[in-house]
Amino acid sequence: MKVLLAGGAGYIGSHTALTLTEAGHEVIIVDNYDNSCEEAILRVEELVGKKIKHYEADVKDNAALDKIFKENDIDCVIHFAGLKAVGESVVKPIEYYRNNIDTTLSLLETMRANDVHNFVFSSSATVYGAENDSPLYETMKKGTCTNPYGWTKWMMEQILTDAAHADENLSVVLLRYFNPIGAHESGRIGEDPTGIPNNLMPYVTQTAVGIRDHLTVFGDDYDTPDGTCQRDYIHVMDLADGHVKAVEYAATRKGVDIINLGTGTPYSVLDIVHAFEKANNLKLKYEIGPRRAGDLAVCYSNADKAKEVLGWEAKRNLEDMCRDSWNWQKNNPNGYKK
Ligand SMILES: NC(=O)c1ccc[n+]([C@@H]2O[C@H](COP(=O)([O-])OP(=O)(O)OC[C@H]3O[C@@H](n4cnc5c(N)ncnc54)[C@H](O)[C@@H]3O)[C@@H](O)[C@H]2O)c1
Ligand SMILES: O=c1ccn([C@@H]2O[C@H](COP(=O)(O)OP(=O)(O)O[C@H]3O[C@H](CO)[C@H](O)[C@H](O)[C@H]3O)[C@@H](O)[C@H]2O)c(=O)[nH]1
Repeated sequence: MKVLLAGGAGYIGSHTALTLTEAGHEVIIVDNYDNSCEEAILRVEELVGKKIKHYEADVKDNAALDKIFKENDIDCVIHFAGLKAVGESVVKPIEYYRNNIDTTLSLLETMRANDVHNFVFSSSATVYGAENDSPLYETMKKGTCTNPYGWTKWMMEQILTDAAHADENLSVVLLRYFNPIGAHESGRIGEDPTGIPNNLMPYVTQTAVGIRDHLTVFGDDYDTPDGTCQRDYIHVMDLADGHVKAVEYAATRKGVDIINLGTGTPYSVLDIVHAFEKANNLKLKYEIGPRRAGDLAVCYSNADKAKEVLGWEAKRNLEDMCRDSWNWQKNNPNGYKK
């Protein structure tokens, strides 16, 4: 299949571009490099030994999208193109709503105009809100989000659901990601956050490489076995494999389906710290600090549906995630920057 990756130069998109290409699909990328760079795509090309067609354009730009659709006989779209920093979304809600909602609408409009019917969407566990207890099932009612970023995911799920109800040809797969970490085992592509990382693993690896002095563990007084928050960390290469299955699944059906992509196993912040130290044979400087506003104590998936429907389950363990995250960071201390 020919798959358009909107936001395909980013962290999850670049790994998915690699995996889809290796699975025999043809990948086309559109990205405005707002939070990424062309170098990521060039490295994917180097890893797969093939050129990947890519366009620098804003996914909100219908005319630019239409040109891409006309030049390529696209079968399926994966929509990764979004702003994703939770804290920033509280400060810049208008930018978040504008970018995330408009990219979705532009893709839907251009798909309709070009008779493209398969849509795979990067959603998030954040839509379960605080009301639902883990393990989280796709059948649970969506909850209340604690920040504009989360609401954009919530609303985009609704928009895509309504669009699929109105158009009997449309197939929409909403993938709810849990916490992606890790990198391709080559260490050539990985997560390259701008500025101070918000997420745990990039902060851990930047501390280990000496860019940050120490990691602050946000609270150790939660109602969990060691007092620190638990999450469902998933290797980005497993997540990428899940997209290959989702693209193939989308083509076999119509309507909306929701699928969690997680491992179903919760690990605490201290589990991550200790697994990282053990996997990489190093010591990580960390301190216990206060809780971070908006954090849930526990968030993990029930991952059964992905196995039943997609025939997919995560294969890589926490040691693999810690080793590959560090392999990327130590080989690229400044990310993609020279
Ligand atoms: N990483 C996570 O923890 C996580 C968890 C749940 C969901 N998601 C979602 O998955 C998707 C991919 O996440 P990621 O971690 O790879 O993020 P990322 O920032 O690395 O990738 C997103 C890509 O989209 C591009 N982009 C943003 N707006 C654009 C626009 N208007 N036009 C063209 N390109 C645009 C960025 O330049 C970037 O390359 C996002 O939608 C994110 O919200 C991520
Ligand atoms: O410097 C840090 C960074 C994080 N943490 C802790 O590590 C855990 C994971 O935090 P992340 O920020 O990496 O991930 P979150 O689970 O908070 O959020 C992520 O997963 C969510 C879905 O569950 C959303 O998709 C969100 O966009 C995405 O960033 C949390 O307990 C957090 O408090 C620290 O202790 N110190």
